[in-house]
Amino acid sequence: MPDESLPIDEPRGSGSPAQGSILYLDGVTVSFDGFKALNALSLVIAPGELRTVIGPNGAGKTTMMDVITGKTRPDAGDVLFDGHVDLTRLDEAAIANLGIGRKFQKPTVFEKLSLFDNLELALKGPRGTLATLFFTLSGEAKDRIGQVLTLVGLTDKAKLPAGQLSHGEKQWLEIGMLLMQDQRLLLLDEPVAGLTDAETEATAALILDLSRDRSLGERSLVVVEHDMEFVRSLAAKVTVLHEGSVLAEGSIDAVQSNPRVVEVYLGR
Ligand SMILES: Nc1ncnc2c1ncn2[C@@H]1O[C@H](COP(=O)(O)OP(=O)(O)OP(=O)(O)O)[C@@H](O)[C@H]1O
Repeated sequence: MPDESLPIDEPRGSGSPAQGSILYLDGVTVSFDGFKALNALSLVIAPGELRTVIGPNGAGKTTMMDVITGKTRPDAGDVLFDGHVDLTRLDEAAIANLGIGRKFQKPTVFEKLSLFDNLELALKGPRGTLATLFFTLSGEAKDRIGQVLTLVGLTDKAKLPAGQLSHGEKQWLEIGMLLMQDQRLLLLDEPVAGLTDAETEATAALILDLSRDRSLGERSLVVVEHDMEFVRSLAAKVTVLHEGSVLAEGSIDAVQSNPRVVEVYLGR
């Protein structure tokens, strides 16, 4: 149980190990009926960093995302955003409002609405579909939608119903929906599962663009993925999870040649 006597976002002192991080997990444990899905997991993401997370089935990747986004409360450990905001005391809506966005594996776009309207809905969120569609968009909002369409490479399809997009394009639209909300940390769960090779390559290019682009503000990305070629193409630091904790961390070459990683994951 969290210690209720501590305020949620008390600035931690200059000696805090979380200082200067956008996401800080330390000793995070989650048990389901005695089974530890996360076991003293520690992970630090720097502002603006792109990080890939791999691990065999059951390693705890989804549970880690669930803890960060407030879907699951850890039994123990620290989960801090921006070096000081205690995420274990906030609900999912409050965490989303802080600027932490999550994209699940399966795209959930509104198939009958145009791409433009999907992005507008993402901007307005709680207003509700009908109210949003009859609401006059400010020039600023239109600019934002235009910027996001450009970033995700879907400008030409802005007026098409989202249902006409390929699976990959739907994934990009959904990433665009996250970008509408000034998210500072994006969590992407298996963004290339089920995509063609060409779509996978384009998704890698998009993620690299998102990581470098500062036009909508600095953002950090955590990408969970099984596809090793895709992970390699992102050329980011890789964290390998196994049995709920970090087994190895480093470049893709370093982790792929780590005997422990080969044993539990890559050698299978
Ligand atoms: N709600 C739950 N109740 C019981 N056990 C759970 C629950 N959620 C996850 N687990 C167990 O915790 C472990 C970690 O699961 P998790 O889904 O986080 O792994 P993962 O790395 O995302 O795996 P995958 O690559 O298959 O998605 C698994 O053994 C899973 O069965």
